[in-house]
Amino acid sequence: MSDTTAPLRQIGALIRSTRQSKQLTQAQLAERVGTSQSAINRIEQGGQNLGLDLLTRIGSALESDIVTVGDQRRASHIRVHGGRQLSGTIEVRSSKNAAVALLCASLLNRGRTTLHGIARIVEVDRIIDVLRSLGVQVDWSEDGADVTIQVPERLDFDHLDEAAGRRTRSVLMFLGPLLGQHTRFALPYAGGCDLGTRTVEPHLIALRPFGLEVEATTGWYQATVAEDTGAELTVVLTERGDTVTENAIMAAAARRGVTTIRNASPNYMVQDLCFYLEKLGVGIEGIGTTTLRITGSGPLDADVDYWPSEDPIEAMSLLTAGIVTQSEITVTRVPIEFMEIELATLSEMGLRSSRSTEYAAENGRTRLVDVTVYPSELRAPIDKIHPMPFPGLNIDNLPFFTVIAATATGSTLIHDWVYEGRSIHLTDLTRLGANVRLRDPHRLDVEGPTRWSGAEVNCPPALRPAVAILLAMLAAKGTSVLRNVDIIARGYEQLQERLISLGADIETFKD
Ligand SMILES: CC(=O)N[C@H]1[C@@H](OP(=O)(O)OP(=O)(O)OC[C@H]2O[C@@H](n3ccc(=O)[nH]c3=O)[C@H](O)[C@@H]2O)O[C@H](CO)[C@@H](O)[C@@H]1O
Ligand SMILES: C=C(OP(=O)(O)O)C(=O)O
Repeated sequence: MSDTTAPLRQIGALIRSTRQSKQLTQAQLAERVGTSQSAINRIEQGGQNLGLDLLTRIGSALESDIVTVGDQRRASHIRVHGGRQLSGTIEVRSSKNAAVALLCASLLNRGRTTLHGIARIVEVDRIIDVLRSLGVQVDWSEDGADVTIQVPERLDFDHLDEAAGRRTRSVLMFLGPLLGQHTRFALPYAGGCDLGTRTVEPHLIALRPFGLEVEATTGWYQATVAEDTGAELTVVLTERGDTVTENAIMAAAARRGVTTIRNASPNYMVQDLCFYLEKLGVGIEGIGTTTLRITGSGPLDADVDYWPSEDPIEAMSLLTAGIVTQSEITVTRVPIEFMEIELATLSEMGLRSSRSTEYAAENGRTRLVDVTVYPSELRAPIDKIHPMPFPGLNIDNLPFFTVIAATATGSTLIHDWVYEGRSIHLTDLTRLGANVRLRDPHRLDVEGPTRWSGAEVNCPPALRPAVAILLAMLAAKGTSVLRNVDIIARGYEQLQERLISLGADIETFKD
């Protein structure tokens, strides 16, 4: 009989010798890959099965062709054999949007910040790359779940990682924490998903009362900051945006004195940021409301541990996987405060579901439940589905409602008044058999039910529509291919692998 473990041992030996030639310890490689030292040890011994995803991560961590599978410059694709029911239980991970806000907020702290249970996603890596390039020490724990941040006396703006900064919109959230500490600095124009124009103006309006002036020249925001008088401030936001609220909160936390922020977003990531700042000693009244009163006491210096809470958008994505495949699955650790309207809307559409009693998230503040969905006959809602700033149906959950509406009987109007260019990506669902028509850039008419059928689709350059299409493929009979799926890793940790654990038949491949 042939020894099936021999190739694993050979690959393990190759990884070990390449790692040693790069003078990396197992723990250092584990940190780069986002796994534990013991896992690297097992891999090097040939004692662990290696998926394409893990091998590719090891290859790029070692910058080595030896363990590169295919050409790294080639994009990844997903093949889905759909039309099968899922089953089992799946846990929601912590949120991308809190992670990026907290990483930016850690710039406020002279002490040590440890963020526990942070999602290993590309968006987090990009912000960490920018932080490290500024001289911030950022270390992952051995198991890849926690990250510790220590900010130096002075940040090194000369070596700012421009490429990483340009790939994420969240770099804008450096403005708030930096303006209390620096009188002059430059940040690259923010990037991100292709969702149409997203203005930075509300951020500049919100931060002007704190003394910030920004000139946008040749791809950079050149910031100058006037001295803070310490007087009581009231800031009125022109939009109830999440990151603009976070920027204003961080600017307020960095100053001495009281700041009132009106028209603040009370959304989940904003609450996580406030809970972290409270641990740093910032006084915040009104968390969860649209008026915040923040009492800063000057430089913040404390060693703190914080656990960001679970991601309501991931919760909605996972529930959608169960709903569109007519499955019974349980999604655990759902942050219920941020999913109540979604679940009420689904219930009106005929979804059968049950939930556990509430329990507290690790941050001690956010309320969680386990939600089980059962196969249901869905009908279109009577009214249109439209998002609102929290408390309302979450803007990022709209793409999932589009897929669900396509499985329901009847006509649904989906109104995305928020983004100029997100709805258009959902018309790709027609390739899988859905009847989805764009009335105008903001409104989609969806006519269900859909007899989903497999097809090949190019992944849209937008995170949530990409995942919505992947979930529709789970429902589509036959084989589907989603091409160029790298964007999914921007916001979801090992989504494909986790869907496989529910029984989905998915494989990742390169050309
Ligand atoms: C890192 C992070 O946390 N990202 C979230 C954050 O992005 P972020 O806070 O960056 O969202 P934006 O500021 O870009 O707002 C999104 C869009 O909504 C419009 N707008 C927003 C609020 C408002 O009261 N009126 C209004 O018109 C904006 O002009 C923009 O076109 O909030 C978005 C809206 O919830 C979410 O999709 C993003 O996932
Ligand atoms: C739009 C999103 O995020 P970002 O603000 O990071 O682009 C999203 O998470 O869907």
